[in-house]
Amino acid sequence: MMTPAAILDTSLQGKRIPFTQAPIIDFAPAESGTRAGKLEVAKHLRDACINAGFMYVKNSGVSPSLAESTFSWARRFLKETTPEQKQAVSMAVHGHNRGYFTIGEENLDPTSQAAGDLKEGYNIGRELAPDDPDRNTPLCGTNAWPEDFPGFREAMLTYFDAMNDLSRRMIRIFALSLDMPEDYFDKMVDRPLATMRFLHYPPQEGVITEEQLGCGAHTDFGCFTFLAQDGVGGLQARNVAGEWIEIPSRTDCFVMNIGDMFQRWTNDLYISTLHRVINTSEKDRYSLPFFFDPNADAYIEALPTCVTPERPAHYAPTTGLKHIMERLSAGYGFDIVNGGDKKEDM
Ligand SMILES: O=C(O)CCC(=O)C(=O)O
Ligand SMILES: [Fe+2]
Repeated sequence: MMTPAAILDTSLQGKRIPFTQAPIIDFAPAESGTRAGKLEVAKHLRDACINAGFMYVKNSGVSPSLAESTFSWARRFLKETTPEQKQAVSMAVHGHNRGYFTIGEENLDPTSQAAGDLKEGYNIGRELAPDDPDRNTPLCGTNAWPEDFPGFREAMLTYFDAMNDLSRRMIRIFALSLDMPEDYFDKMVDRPLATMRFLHYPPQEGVITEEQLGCGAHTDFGCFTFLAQDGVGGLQARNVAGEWIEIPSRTDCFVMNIGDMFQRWTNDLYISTLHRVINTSEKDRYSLPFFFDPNADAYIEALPTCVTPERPAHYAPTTGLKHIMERLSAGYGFDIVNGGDKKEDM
């Protein structure tokens, strides 16, 4: 049996330290395979998750050249496919939170933005075998693949698989960082509701206000997100003092941030940080987010090491699917699961 870590009641906790630049986590000691190496990374990770919720990960084991080639395929899809090919894989038609979406179709900050985000993109989920029982799970189902565009599917799935494997290695370090057994999450993330996407932000012109940003201010919904940026910049994250901090692109690192589900799972110990994108570069910007969310039926209840009598659970238990569905359906004008018009009972 493990001894639960001592966790201070919120009233006794030292202040969270506002970051002025995102901390860097070196993942190499965790990949070395030694317990000491993993614990060292877990300690840095814990600090970064408590104070910032936003960080860089270096030496992740995923080659930067993989992100490079995925960016080229994203550019090629947007330039080389016809409007008909794009329409055939449109998320609004296909459903399952997968496929192509146009500029303005996603709105990550509906309270400030009437017009939706100034970005377009393409979502891809786990590719399931025809007889996989998860086919009947909402948000799973099939990926939308363009006709007559050979190589695209393979390129996207190569990136998806690399990021999924990295996330499953990373969540073991998260477990250690929370004084849980290293394999604690393993069975809850073996059929993950993970989603990768590529995004394209055209350069933004004129006077920019919160009424339309490249990506409106939001927190991510799931456990954690890995993000590759293409060198253009424009991402900002808000620290605990309420200041917006630039998160410049670094080609040697992924950005990683905590999402709402992990904040909930850790009973508000790890913070899901508000972020947004404003592309004032006069260049096109591309990014590759990978959202790592657990299995649809994963039971999300405050971890025992994050609850004490003085700090009881702040949230009711939920499941991976329920949590994601509640958050996703707010951001689109169409039925996110089935495609087509939004039904009143969604
Ligand atoms: O493009 C980026 O840098 C961030 C995108 C983002 O925050 C998201 O898709 O949730
Ligand atoms: Fe985000």
